Amino acid sequence: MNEPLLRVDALSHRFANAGTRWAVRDAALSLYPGEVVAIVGESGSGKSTLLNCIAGRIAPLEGQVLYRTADGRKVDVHGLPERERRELARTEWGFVEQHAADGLRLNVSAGANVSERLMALGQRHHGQLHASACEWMERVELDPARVDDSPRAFSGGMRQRLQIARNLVTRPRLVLMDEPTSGLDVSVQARLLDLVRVLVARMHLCALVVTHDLGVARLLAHRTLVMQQGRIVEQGLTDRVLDDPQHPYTQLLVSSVVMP
Ligand SMILES: Nc1ncnc2c1ncn2[C@@H]1O[C@H](COP(=O)(O)OP(=O)(O)OP(=O)(O)O)[C@@H](O)[C@H]1O
Repeated sequence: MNEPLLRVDALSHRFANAGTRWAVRDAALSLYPGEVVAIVGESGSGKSTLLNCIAGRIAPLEGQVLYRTADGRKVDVHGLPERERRELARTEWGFVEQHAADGLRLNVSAGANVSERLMALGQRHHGQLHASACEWMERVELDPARVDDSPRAFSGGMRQRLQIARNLVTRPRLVLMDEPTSGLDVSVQARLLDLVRVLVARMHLCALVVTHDLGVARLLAHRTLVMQQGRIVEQGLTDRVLDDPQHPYTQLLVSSVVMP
């Protein structure tokens, strides 16, 4: 098998104000190129903490996050100087926030939100930046005629599409998503999920998706990890985990969802 793009080893984190309770305990996982992996579990099981540790936003108390860069180096994400970690986040990674407002700049136009990351990579040609922004708006099914509008004038679903365009325009190698569709109407969710599924497959992206919705895991993820009280209690191919769960907690999680 080819080498993983990302490897997490024995990662644990406990918040300073949380006493002896571990938010994440001894997590281990690997992500391979082109693979979509879901992290599922009930509220408070540690999904977002694990994702934020992987993204370099929270320094774990124990363990390592190893990433293979585009130029073939294996880096320890938390051992990198802050400047290099930010550079990775801007160039090789994307992060789709649960609330689009956290991942967008609401005071600049939709087009500027998309082209900003290209500018960070050194692109300066105004015409090309504008053309890329319009092309990406079309790809996420937003009307490019609204390229100069503020994201404030967009609906929740439209903002989330814009956030996705902003993240994918630089063709990242790894995309981290925290509950990308929660909080939206069911019909908006379904369309957005379909869009994400198509884009991820076309671009051969590697993605890690946190969700409490097993339907999202079913639709998007090749593999699924199940978290309970900070620990990964089960992992495997998504269909296997959801159709033939082995761990009692996964069995409970699956049986408490009314499958369509
Ligand atoms: N900033 C914080 N300070 C203290 N405790 C925290 C903090 N953030 C999270 N926690 C705790 O860490 C544990 C894991 O929380 P986390 O947000 O990672 O879970 P989650 O599975 O993502 O939940 P949700 O689906 O509700 O977002 C919980 O017990 C939570 O209360």
